[in-house]
Amino acid sequence: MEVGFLGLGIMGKAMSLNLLKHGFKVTVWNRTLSKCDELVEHGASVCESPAQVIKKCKYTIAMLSDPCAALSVVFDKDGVLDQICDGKGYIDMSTVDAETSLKINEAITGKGGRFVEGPVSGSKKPAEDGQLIILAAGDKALFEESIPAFDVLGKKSFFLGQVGNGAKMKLIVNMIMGSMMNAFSEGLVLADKSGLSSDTLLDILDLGAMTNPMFKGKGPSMNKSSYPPAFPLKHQQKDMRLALALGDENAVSMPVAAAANEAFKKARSLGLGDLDFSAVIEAVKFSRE
Ligand SMILES: NC(=O)C1=CN([C@@H]2O[C@H](COP(=O)(O)OP(=O)(O)OC[C@H]3O[C@@H](n4cnc5c(N)ncnc54)[C@H](OP(=O)(O)O)[C@@H]3O)[C@@H](O)[C@H]2O)C=CC1
Ligand SMILES: O=CC(=O)O
Repeated sequence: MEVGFLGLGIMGKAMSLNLLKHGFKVTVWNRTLSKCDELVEHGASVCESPAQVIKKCKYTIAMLSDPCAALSVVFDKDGVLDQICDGKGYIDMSTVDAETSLKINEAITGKGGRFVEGPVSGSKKPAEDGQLIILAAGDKALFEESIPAFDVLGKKSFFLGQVGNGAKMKLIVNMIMGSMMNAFSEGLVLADKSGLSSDTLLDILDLGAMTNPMFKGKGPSMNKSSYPPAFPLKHQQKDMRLALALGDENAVSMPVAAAANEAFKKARSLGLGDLDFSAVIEAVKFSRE
Protein backbone atom coordinates (compact mmCIF):
# COMPACT_ATOMS: atom_id res chain seq x y z
CA MET A 1 0.00 0.00 0.00
CA GLU A 2 1.31 3.45 -0.87
CA VAL A 3 0.47 6.35 1.45
CA GLY A 4 1.27 10.03 1.63
CA PHE A 5 2.10 11.55 5.01
CA LEU A 6 1.85 15.28 5.81
CA GLY A 7 3.46 16.56 9.04
CA LEU A 8 6.57 15.04 10.58
CA GLY A 9 6.50 16.38 14.12
CA ILE A 10 6.89 14.14 17.17
CA MET A 11 3.91 11.99 16.17
CA GLY A 12 4.10 12.16 12.39
CA LYS A 13 7.73 11.11 12.32
CA ALA A 14 7.11 8.07 14.55
CA MET A 15 3.97 7.08 12.64
CA SER A 16 5.50 7.38 9.18
CA LEU A 17 8.62 5.48 10.28
CA ASN A 18 6.35 2.72 11.52
CA LEU A 19 4.55 2.54 8.19
CA LEU A 20 7.90 2.30 6.39
CA LYS A 21 9.08 -0.44 8.78
CA HIS A 22 5.95 -2.44 7.95
CA GLY A 23 6.52 -2.33 4.20
CA PHE A 24 4.34 0.63 3.20
CA LYS A 25 5.64 2.91 0.46
CA VAL A 26 5.51 6.36 2.07
CA THR A 27 5.74 9.79 0.46
CA VAL A 28 6.26 12.57 2.99
CA TRP A 29 5.95 16.33 3.18
CA ASN A 30 6.66 18.63 6.09
CA ARG A 31 6.45 22.44 6.25
CA THR A 32 10.09 22.50 7.38
CA LEU A 33 11.29 20.29 4.55
CA SER A 34 14.62 19.37 6.21
CA LYS A 35 12.66 17.20 8.66
CA CYS A 36 11.99 14.82 5.74
CA ASP A 37 15.69 13.85 5.51
CA GLU A 38 15.56 11.21 8.23
CA LEU A 39 12.53 9.60 6.64
CA VAL A 40 14.31 9.49 3.27
CA GLU A 41 17.15 7.60 4.96
CA HIS A 42 14.53 5.00 5.88
CA GLY A 43 13.18 4.73 2.33
CA ALA A 44 10.53 7.47 2.07
CA SER A 45 10.06 9.67 -0.99
CA VAL A 46 9.59 13.42 -0.55
CA CYS A 47 7.33 15.97 -2.24
CA GLU A 48 7.61 19.72 -2.01
CA SER A 49 3.96 20.46 -1.30
CA PRO A 50 0.83 18.77 0.08
CA ALA A 51 -0.69 19.01 -3.42
CA GLN A 52 2.16 16.96 -4.91
CA VAL A 53 1.68 14.27 -2.26
CA ILE A 54 -2.05 14.07 -2.96
CA LYS A 55 -1.39 13.86 -6.71
CA LYS A 56 1.00 10.95 -6.19
CA CYS A 57 -0.90 8.92 -3.57
CA LYS A 58 -4.37 7.42 -3.45
CA TYR A 59 -4.38 7.75 0.38
CA THR A 60 -2.82 10.58 2.37
CA ILE A 61 -2.56 10.87 6.16
CA ALA A 62 -1.99 14.19 7.95
CA MET A 63 -0.67 14.73 11.50
CA LEU A 64 -0.52 18.47 12.15
CA SER A 65 -0.34 20.64 15.23
CA ASP A 66 -3.73 22.34 15.48
CA PRO A 67 -6.82 23.59 13.59
CA CYS A 68 -4.89 26.43 11.99
CA ALA A 69 -2.25 24.04 10.59
CA ALA A 70 -4.85 21.48 9.49
CA LEU A 71 -6.83 24.14 7.60
CA SER A 72 -3.76 25.74 6.07
CA VAL A 73 -2.46 22.44 4.65
CA VAL A 74 -5.82 21.81 2.99
CA PHE A 75 -6.87 25.29 1.82
CA ASP A 76 -3.64 27.21 1.12
CA LYS A 77 -1.90 27.42 -2.25
CA ASP A 78 -0.42 24.04 -3.28
CA GLY A 79 -2.50 22.47 -0.55
CA VAL A 80 -4.53 19.28 -0.46
CA LEU A 81 -7.54 20.84 -2.25
CA ASP A 82 -5.47 21.59 -5.36
CA GLN A 83 -5.24 17.89 -6.25
CA ILE A 84 -7.90 16.05 -4.29
CA CYS A 85 -10.39 14.37 -6.62
CA ASP A 86 -12.54 11.33 -7.17
CA GLY A 87 -10.80 8.17 -5.93
CA LYS A 88 -8.49 9.91 -3.44
CA GLY A 89 -8.76 9.53 0.35
CA TYR A 90 -7.62 12.07 2.95
CA ILE A 91 -7.21 10.96 6.58
CA ASP A 92 -6.51 13.72 9.08
CA MET A 93 -5.24 12.33 12.39
CA SER A 94 -4.44 15.72 13.97
CA THR A 95 -6.30 16.73 17.14
CA VAL A 96 -8.71 19.48 16.07
CA ASP A 97 -12.26 20.56 16.89
CA ALA A 98 -15.32 19.21 15.07
CA GLU A 99 -15.85 22.50 13.22
CA THR A 100 -12.42 22.26 11.61
CA SER A 101 -12.98 18.63 10.64
CA LEU A 102 -16.38 19.44 9.15
CA LYS A 103 -14.90 22.29 7.07
CA ILE A 104 -12.22 19.98 5.72
CA ASN A 105 -14.75 17.22 5.03
CA GLU A 106 -16.99 19.59 3.10
CA ALA A 107 -14.14 20.87 0.95
CA ILE A 108 -12.69 17.42 0.22
CA THR A 109 -16.00 15.75 -0.59
CA GLY A 110 -17.02 18.83 -2.62
CA LYS A 111 -14.18 17.93 -5.00
CA GLY A 112 -15.10 14.24 -5.12
CA GLY A 113 -12.56 13.06 -2.55
CA ARG A 114 -13.28 11.03 0.60
CA PHE A 115 -12.46 12.04 4.17
CA VAL A 116 -11.87 10.34 7.49
CA GLU A 117 -10.85 12.09 10.71
CA GLY A 118 -8.74 9.85 12.89
CA PRO A 119 -7.27 11.58 15.93
CA VAL A 120 -5.28 9.31 18.20
CA SER A 121 -4.94 8.74 21.89
CA GLY A 122 -1.44 7.77 22.95
CA SER A 123 1.80 9.68 22.88
CA LYS A 124 5.29 9.48 21.36
CA LYS A 125 6.11 5.98 22.70
CA PRO A 126 2.77 4.39 21.67
CA ALA A 127 3.27 6.03 18.25
CA GLU A 128 6.74 4.45 18.01
CA ASP A 129 5.39 1.09 19.13
CA GLY A 130 2.25 1.10 16.94
CA GLN A 131 0.06 1.15 20.06
CA LEU A 132 -2.13 4.19 19.40
CA ILE A 133 -5.91 4.21 19.90
CA ILE A 134 -7.53 5.55 16.74
CA LEU A 135 -10.79 7.50 17.05
CA ALA A 136 -12.06 7.58 13.48
CA ALA A 137 -15.20 8.97 11.89
CA GLY A 138 -16.42 9.93 8.43
CA ASP A 139 -16.41 7.87 5.24
CA LYS A 140 -16.91 4.25 6.34
CA ALA A 141 -15.50 2.73 3.15
CA LEU A 142 -12.34 4.83 3.45
CA PHE A 143 -12.07 3.83 7.11
CA GLU A 144 -12.20 0.16 6.10
CA GLU A 145 -9.62 0.67 3.35
CA SER A 146 -7.38 2.41 5.93
CA ILE A 147 -7.43 -0.56 8.34
CA PRO A 148 -4.10 -2.01 7.11
CA ALA A 149 -2.41 1.32 7.96
CA PHE A 150 -4.39 1.79 11.19
CA ASP A 151 -3.40 -1.73 12.29
CA VAL A 152 0.26 -0.75 11.96
CA LEU A 153 -0.21 2.57 13.75
CA GLY A 154 -2.52 1.48 16.53
CA LYS A 155 -3.71 -1.28 18.83
CA LYS A 156 -7.41 -0.52 18.33
CA SER A 157 -9.41 1.55 15.85
CA PHE A 158 -12.87 2.84 16.75
CA PHE A 159 -15.31 3.99 14.07
CA LEU A 160 -17.49 6.64 15.71
CA GLY A 161 -19.90 7.59 12.92
CA GLN A 162 -20.21 11.02 11.35
CA VAL A 163 -17.37 13.52 10.92
CA GLY A 164 -16.86 15.49 14.13
CA ASN A 165 -17.44 12.55 16.47
CA GLY A 166 -13.77 11.53 16.36
CA ALA A 167 -12.66 15.08 17.13
CA LYS A 168 -15.14 15.40 20.01
CA MET A 169 -14.20 12.05 21.55
CA LYS A 170 -10.51 12.92 21.36
CA LEU A 171 -11.08 16.31 23.04
CA ILE A 172 -13.06 14.68 25.84
CA VAL A 173 -10.31 12.11 26.44
CA ASN A 174 -7.66 14.83 26.53
CA MET A 175 -9.74 17.07 28.77
CA ILE A 176 -9.80 14.23 31.30
CA MET A 177 -6.06 13.68 30.85
CA GLY A 178 -5.21 17.37 31.32
CA SER A 179 -7.38 17.60 34.42
CA MET A 180 -5.78 14.47 35.87
CA MET A 181 -2.31 15.84 35.19
CA ASN A 182 -3.18 18.97 37.18
CA ALA A 183 -4.53 17.05 40.17
CA PHE A 184 -1.44 14.85 40.04
CA SER A 185 0.87 17.89 39.92
CA GLU A 186 -0.87 19.51 42.87
CA GLY A 187 -0.50 16.28 44.85
CA LEU A 188 3.22 16.00 44.11
CA VAL A 189 3.83 19.63 45.08
CA LEU A 190 1.68 19.34 48.19
CA ALA A 191 3.54 16.21 49.33
CA ASP A 192 6.85 18.00 48.90
CA LYS A 193 5.73 21.20 50.68
CA SER A 194 4.28 19.10 53.53
CA GLY A 195 7.65 17.50 54.17
CA LEU A 196 6.71 14.17 52.56
CA SER A 197 8.54 12.26 49.86
CA SER A 198 6.88 12.70 46.47
CA ASP A 199 8.63 9.46 45.37
CA THR A 200 6.85 7.62 48.18
CA LEU A 201 3.57 9.20 47.03
CA LEU A 202 4.19 7.67 43.58
CA ASP A 203 4.69 4.24 45.17
CA ILE A 204 1.47 4.59 47.16
CA LEU A 205 -0.56 5.74 44.13
CA ASP A 206 0.84 2.89 42.07
CA LEU A 207 -0.44 0.28 44.53
CA GLY A 208 -3.98 1.57 44.76
CA ALA A 209 -7.07 2.24 42.68
CA MET A 210 -5.50 5.28 41.00
CA THR A 211 -2.59 3.48 39.39
CA ASN A 212 -2.25 4.37 35.71
CA PRO A 213 0.43 4.53 33.00
CA MET A 214 0.50 8.34 33.01
CA PHE A 215 1.33 8.70 36.73
CA LYS A 216 3.78 5.79 36.46
CA GLY A 217 5.45 7.08 33.29
CA LYS A 218 5.62 10.81 34.05
CA GLY A 219 5.86 10.88 37.85
CA PRO A 220 9.56 9.98 38.28
CA SER A 221 10.73 12.60 35.76
CA MET A 222 8.37 15.24 37.21
CA ASN A 223 9.98 14.64 40.60
CA LYS A 224 13.31 15.44 38.93
CA SER A 225 11.88 18.55 37.21
CA SER A 226 12.61 16.96 33.82
CA TYR A 227 10.11 17.39 30.99
CA PRO A 228 11.43 16.04 27.65
CA PRO A 229 8.58 16.68 25.21
CA ALA A 230 6.49 13.63 24.30
CA PHE A 231 3.20 15.54 24.23
CA PRO A 232 3.98 19.27 24.02
CA LEU A 233 2.24 21.36 26.67
CA LYS A 234 1.07 23.89 24.05
CA HIS A 235 -0.93 21.10 22.37
CA GLN A 236 -2.48 19.95 25.64
CA GLN A 237 -3.58 23.54 26.31
CA LYS A 238 -5.06 23.71 22.79
CA ASP A 239 -7.01 20.55 23.57
CA MET A 240 -8.30 21.97 26.89
CA ARG A 241 -9.36 25.15 25.09
CA LEU A 242 -11.21 23.21 22.37
CA ALA A 243 -12.81 20.85 24.92
CA LEU A 244 -14.03 23.84 26.95
CA ALA A 245 -15.58 25.29 23.78
CA LEU A 246 -17.37 21.96 23.28
CA GLY A 247 -18.59 22.27 26.88
CA ASP A 248 -19.84 25.81 26.12
CA GLU A 249 -21.75 24.60 23.06
CA ASN A 250 -23.44 21.87 25.09
CA ALA A 251 -23.96 23.92 28.28
CA VAL A 252 -21.87 21.47 30.29
CA SER A 253 -20.31 23.11 33.32
CA MET A 254 -16.66 21.99 33.60
CA PRO A 255 -14.99 23.89 36.47
CA VAL A 256 -12.27 21.27 36.93
CA ALA A 257 -11.25 21.43 33.26
CA ALA A 258 -11.44 25.24 33.30
CA ALA A 259 -9.04 25.39 36.26
CA ALA A 260 -6.71 22.93 34.54
CA ASN A 261 -6.76 25.08 31.40
CA GLU A 262 -5.72 28.11 33.47
CA ALA A 263 -2.73 26.17 34.81
CA PHE A 264 -1.68 25.15 31.27
CA LYS A 265 -2.06 28.78 30.15
CA LYS A 266 0.07 29.90 33.07
CA ALA A 267 2.69 27.31 32.11
CA ARG A 268 2.70 28.62 28.55
CA SER A 269 3.16 32.15 29.82
CA LEU A 270 6.19 30.90 31.76
CA GLY A 271 7.70 29.75 28.44
CA LEU A 272 7.04 26.03 28.98
CA GLY A 273 4.85 25.41 25.90
CA ASP A 274 7.37 23.29 24.02
CA LEU A 275 8.14 21.05 26.99
CA ASP A 276 6.10 17.98 27.88
CA PHE A 277 2.64 18.73 29.28
CA SER A 278 3.79 17.37 32.65
CA ALA A 279 5.73 20.65 32.98
CA VAL A 280 2.42 22.13 34.16
CA ILE A 281 3.69 21.17 37.62
CA GLU A 282 6.04 24.17 37.31
CA ALA A 283 2.98 26.45 37.10
CA VAL A 284 1.61 24.79 40.25
CA LYS A 285 4.96 25.36 42.03
CA PHE A 286 5.06 28.95 40.76
CA SER A 287 1.58 29.75 42.08
CA ARG A 288 2.60 28.51 45.54
CA GLU A 289 5.81 30.56 45.75
N1 LIG B 1 2.70 14.32 20.92
C1 LIG B 1 1.72 13.58 21.40
O1 LIG B 1 1.89 12.87 22.42
C2 LIG B 1 0.37 13.55 20.75
C3 LIG B 1 -0.06 14.52 19.89
N2 LIG B 1 -1.31 14.47 19.34
C4 LIG B 1 -1.76 15.48 18.40
O2 LIG B 1 -1.11 15.21 17.17
C5 LIG B 1 -0.82 16.42 16.48
C6 LIG B 1 0.68 16.52 16.21
O3 LIG B 1 1.34 16.51 17.45
P1 LIG B 1 2.94 16.48 17.57
O4 LIG B 1 3.51 15.63 16.51
O5 LIG B 1 3.22 16.19 18.99
O6 LIG B 1 3.25 18.01 17.29
P2 LIG B 1 4.60 18.72 16.82
O7 LIG B 1 4.52 20.09 17.35
O8 LIG B 1 5.78 17.88 17.14
O9 LIG B 1 4.46 18.74 15.22
C7 LIG B 1 3.52 19.57 14.60
C8 LIG B 1 3.55 19.37 13.10
O10 LIG B 1 2.63 20.30 12.51
C9 LIG B 1 3.33 21.07 11.52
N3 LIG B 1 2.76 22.40 11.40
C10 LIG B 1 2.53 23.30 12.39
N4 LIG B 1 1.95 24.42 11.90
C11 LIG B 1 1.85 24.22 10.55
C12 LIG B 1 1.32 25.00 9.50
N5 LIG B 1 0.79 26.22 9.71
N6 LIG B 1 1.37 24.50 8.26
C13 LIG B 1 1.88 23.27 8.03
N7 LIG B 1 2.38 22.47 8.98
C14 LIG B 1 2.36 22.94 10.24
C15 LIG B 1 4.76 21.09 12.00
O11 LIG B 1 5.61 21.45 10.92
P3 LIG B 1 7.09 22.07 11.21
O12 LIG B 1 7.98 20.91 11.46
O13 LIG B 1 7.41 22.82 9.99
O14 LIG B 1 6.94 22.98 12.43
C16 LIG B 1 4.91 19.65 12.46
O15 LIG B 1 5.08 18.78 11.35
C17 LIG B 1 -1.39 17.54 17.37
O16 LIG B 1 -2.68 17.83 16.93
C18 LIG B 1 -1.40 16.91 18.76
O17 LIG B 1 -2.36 17.51 19.59
C19 LIG B 1 -2.15 13.42 19.58
C20 LIG B 1 -1.78 12.41 20.42
C21 LIG B 1 -0.49 12.41 21.08
O1 LIG C 1 -2.93 13.70 22.88
C1 LIG C 1 -2.12 13.21 23.61
C2 LIG C 1 -2.14 11.85 24.07
O2 LIG C 1 -1.25 11.45 24.85
O3 LIG C 1 -3.06 11.12 23.66
